[in-house]
Amino acid sequence: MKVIAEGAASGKIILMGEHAVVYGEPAIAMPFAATKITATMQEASQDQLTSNYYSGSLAEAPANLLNLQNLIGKLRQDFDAPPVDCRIVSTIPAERGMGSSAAVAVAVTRAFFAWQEIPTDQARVLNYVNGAEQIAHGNPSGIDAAATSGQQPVFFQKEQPLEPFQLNLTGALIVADTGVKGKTRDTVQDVATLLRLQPEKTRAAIGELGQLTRAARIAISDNQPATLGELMNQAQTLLQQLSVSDASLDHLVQVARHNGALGAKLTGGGRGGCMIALAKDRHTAAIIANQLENAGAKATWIQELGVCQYV
Ligand SMILES: C[C@@](O)(CCO)CC(=O)[O-]
Repeated sequence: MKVIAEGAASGKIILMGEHAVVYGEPAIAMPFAATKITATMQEASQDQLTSNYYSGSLAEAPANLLNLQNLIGKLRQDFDAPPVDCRIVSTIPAERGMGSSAAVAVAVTRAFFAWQEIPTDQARVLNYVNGAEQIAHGNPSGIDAAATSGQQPVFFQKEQPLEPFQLNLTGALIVADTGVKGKTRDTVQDVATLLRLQPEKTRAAIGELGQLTRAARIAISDNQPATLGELMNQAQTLLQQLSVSDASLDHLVQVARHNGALGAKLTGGGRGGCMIALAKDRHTAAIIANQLENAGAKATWIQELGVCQYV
């Protein structure tokens, strides 16, 4: 066992397919290197957690940290490890659809395995992270865990082998934070309710989102950014129908489109959180990001496609 060890993870962006992915449709996601979380782990007399939001005994942590309480408890139990002092530093905004709950679980699991000197791979990490995600989100598809524990973009379908692929597309993504907290657990639940109340219409929208994601995969491999942008716009209309967009997202989506984006949509759980826009190049992305900030975005990030660097 090492004295102290570190584990890290990136945030994530869902390019296409959020919500539909919960119902077996495909989605495209990628680790988002501009945001990062680091966890360190060492032995302590009792389980301790230090993070942006809470410092103290893990046993007394607030309910929104139940996922971590459970994860650390399970790791310790499975590997017969002593109590831990776990410290987390994050630049991933929480509750913004950027996968912060999955990324923290990935970083903590990696730190634990490094501390215990246990060889590991993505499948082993995912085994623990998916459990923590179930506590955080209720009925997750597993896409956040897959994207934040991987090294490259992934074409994800529930209960199917992960399909990593290259995003060799000319262009740049802008991510903009509405500043409004998005509760993925609530939006996922609300789509389930909509499916119960309006089954035909909702099932059709979910199926169409799946078709758009399949078309997006082709647009990416054919390096057709304008087509991808149009598919993103169509996805946003369907996500609005599913009631997971809101005024803050719709506003930023419009601003991005009016300032030259090829397409724009919400990303992640929605109803607050972040939007993404596709620009033809980094220069245009910088102009759009500037306009988004003028229009009220709390933060913006730019990620060039095809040259992604991951944790
Ligand atoms: C909204 C959702 O599709 C993505 C959340 O990042 C939920 C999930 O897939 O678990």
